[in-house]
Amino acid sequence: MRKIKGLRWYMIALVTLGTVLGYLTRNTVAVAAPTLQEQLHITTQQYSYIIAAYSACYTVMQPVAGYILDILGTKVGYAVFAIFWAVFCGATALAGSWGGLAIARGAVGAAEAAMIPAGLKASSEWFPAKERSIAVGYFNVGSSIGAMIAPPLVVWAIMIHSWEMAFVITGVLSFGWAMLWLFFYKHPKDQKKLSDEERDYIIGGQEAQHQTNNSKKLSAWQILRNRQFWGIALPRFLAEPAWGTFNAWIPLFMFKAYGFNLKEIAMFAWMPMLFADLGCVIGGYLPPLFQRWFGVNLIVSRKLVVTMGAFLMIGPGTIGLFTSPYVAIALLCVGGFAHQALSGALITLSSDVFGRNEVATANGMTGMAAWTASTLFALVVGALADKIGFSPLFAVLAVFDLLGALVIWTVLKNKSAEDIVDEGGVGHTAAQS
Ligand SMILES: O=C[C@H](O)[C@@H](O)[C@@H](O)[C@H](O)C(=O)O
Repeated sequence: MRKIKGLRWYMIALVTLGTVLGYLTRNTVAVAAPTLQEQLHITTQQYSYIIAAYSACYTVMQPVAGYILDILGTKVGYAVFAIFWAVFCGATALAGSWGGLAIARGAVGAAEAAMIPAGLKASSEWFPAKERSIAVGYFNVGSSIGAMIAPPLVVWAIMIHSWEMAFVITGVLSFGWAMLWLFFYKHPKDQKKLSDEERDYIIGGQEAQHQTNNSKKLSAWQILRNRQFWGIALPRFLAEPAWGTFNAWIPLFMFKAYGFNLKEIAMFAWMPMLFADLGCVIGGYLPPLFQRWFGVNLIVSRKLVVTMGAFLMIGPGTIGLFTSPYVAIALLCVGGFAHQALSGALITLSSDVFGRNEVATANGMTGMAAWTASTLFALVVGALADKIGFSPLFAVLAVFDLLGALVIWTVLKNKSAEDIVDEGGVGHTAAQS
């Protein structure tokens, strides 16, 4: 059979497309919000319940989705969740009240909880350890691309037909992607179009915990009691509020702090997301560079990216020192870049530390920690922004990331989780790769 050169990059492109569609369906409701409020007579508080339903279900379902992915495998597991989110997204068109919308969006959030754990599991299957962060950067960039595609696509659907059509279209696109995934995605050991040399390069470059003959599987309880889990979960808990703040509050910040009108918001508010895209991709290439430049091992190279991102987050933390809105936008662009660079490294670490049999579960558990913090911080912003302004809140985000960097250097050891469980016994020390 004809082999396809560089097949692993086509695989990560397919994963990236899944993240694009996941964020496209996630952001559909935000773009349709003004129409939904008007046509379904929804108050802003009721709208916040719809958003909270998504966020709560997405948060609690990440470890469950990760566990199911580890049991069913990446191909079938991700397809099942994507089909569910496609169907629930399309079914949102049937909602006639804020309650119906909240139920539908909660169901979408529960299904989309598989998105990041599945992306990481696919990256750990298809890439050698030294390219893993690059793969994560590419699939994670789908989050910002999907968020950027949503406004034009959803507005177009509403204008040519109805808000219901926007949910049907994004649901059908997601279903189509799920079919592509089922048809094209296979583990490298099963992919006949993969050349032997590329298969050897991929699998030969992976740690023992990712080898297909590795039967070890850490239980959720062993993961929870493992210091390696907390060395990733705590920095993610501290970092994720920045992502939630950048995604949900920048337009309102520009309006309240600088009096930006809709046109000015449309002209500038997307820029931090573009730099977030750059942070995903460039951030993914930094660990291999740091390993080459500084001679550090795999896990230390990720820690350096997290530290770099934390110090860059001081940028938006100083917004209160300036009066110009354009300086504020520039600093938020630095923040978007910084966050996604450090977040990509934190997501990748789950796969550096945990093995093929529990990587999605562990990542889902760190994601639940991340989104718990993001949801709580959103409530803090809502309660304080009008009283103290946004600048102190941006400063807090910078402090959180610096604390996260301190945690990652003091808690996370340069070992696989199995080595920690074995008390330094059998198992592959990730730092050697
Ligand atoms: O921190 C932000 C992440 O990198 C973001 O891109 C997503 O992974 C996010 O966590 C999510 O679960 O949708």
